[in-house]
Amino acid sequence: MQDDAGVTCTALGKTYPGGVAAVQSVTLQFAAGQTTALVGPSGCGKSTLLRLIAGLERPDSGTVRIAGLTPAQARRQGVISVAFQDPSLLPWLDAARNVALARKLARQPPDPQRVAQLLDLVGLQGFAATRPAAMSGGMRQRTAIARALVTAPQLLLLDEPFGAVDELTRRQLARDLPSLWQGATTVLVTHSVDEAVLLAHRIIVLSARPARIVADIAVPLSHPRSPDLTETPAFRQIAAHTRAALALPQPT
Ligand SMILES: Nc1ncnc2c1ncn2[C@@H]1O[C@H](COP(=O)(O)OP(=O)(O)OP(=O)(O)O)[C@@H](O)[C@H]1O
Repeated sequence: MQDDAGVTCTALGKTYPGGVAAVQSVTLQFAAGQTTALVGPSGCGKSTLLRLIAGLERPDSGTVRIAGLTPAQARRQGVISVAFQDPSLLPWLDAARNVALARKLARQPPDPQRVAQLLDLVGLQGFAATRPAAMSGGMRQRTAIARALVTAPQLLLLDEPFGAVDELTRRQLARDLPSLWQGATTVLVTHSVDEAVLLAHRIIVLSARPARIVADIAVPLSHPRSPDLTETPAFRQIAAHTRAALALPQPT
């Protein structure tokens, strides 16, 4: 496979049985190594677009290519990692084993140090031996983020990975995690405009269902980005541009 794990979606369309058109004519390229945030109104088709890229959903029309491979081929080669809203951890394995299993499935050698480092980074130090049933929703999500990163994937698909995580931890994750996924092509679905500006190189604003692209906004702020950046004029200008494209009210 090529080194460059950029993603190309061409004329992508998906209508669910029952006639719900979720994605329509989306043509979009995600540059290798960049983080792109997908934002849009609730229910507009963001998760569907991500699932099409992951190969978890079949398009009715159009194609997805990941470094020239179909999503199914890319998955078989262990190129893709996902962390979705519903973390789907194995209930009989503790946090460390859930994370470690991802390496095994990707046919990578065990790396207990990396597992421990990631659990620390997502704020789960001391919970390596805890099973999902004894975790909060936020802890389960953070385990899933560690699991997604442990294989150092070339393509990282994150669907509201911080949705159930408390505000303080969210800010800490937003500060610490990008250095870990640096180099990966990352597509992040989020409802938070500030999170999109803080984490992404580029923000794609989608329309109400069926999702179409209404704005493509570059975020030319240098990395690493500290959460304090949210107070700067440059940050506020990009956030305001994104809110305007979403037809959201501006903060007073
Ligand atoms: N498996 C499915 N079968 C039928 N309809 C579905 C299915 N999955 C999603 N939909 C519908 O497709 C539309 C888009 O859903 P999707 O989850 O992609 O939106 P979203 O933008 O991610 O939503 P949210 O922001 O609320 O998470 C919605 O109307 C949803 O009800």
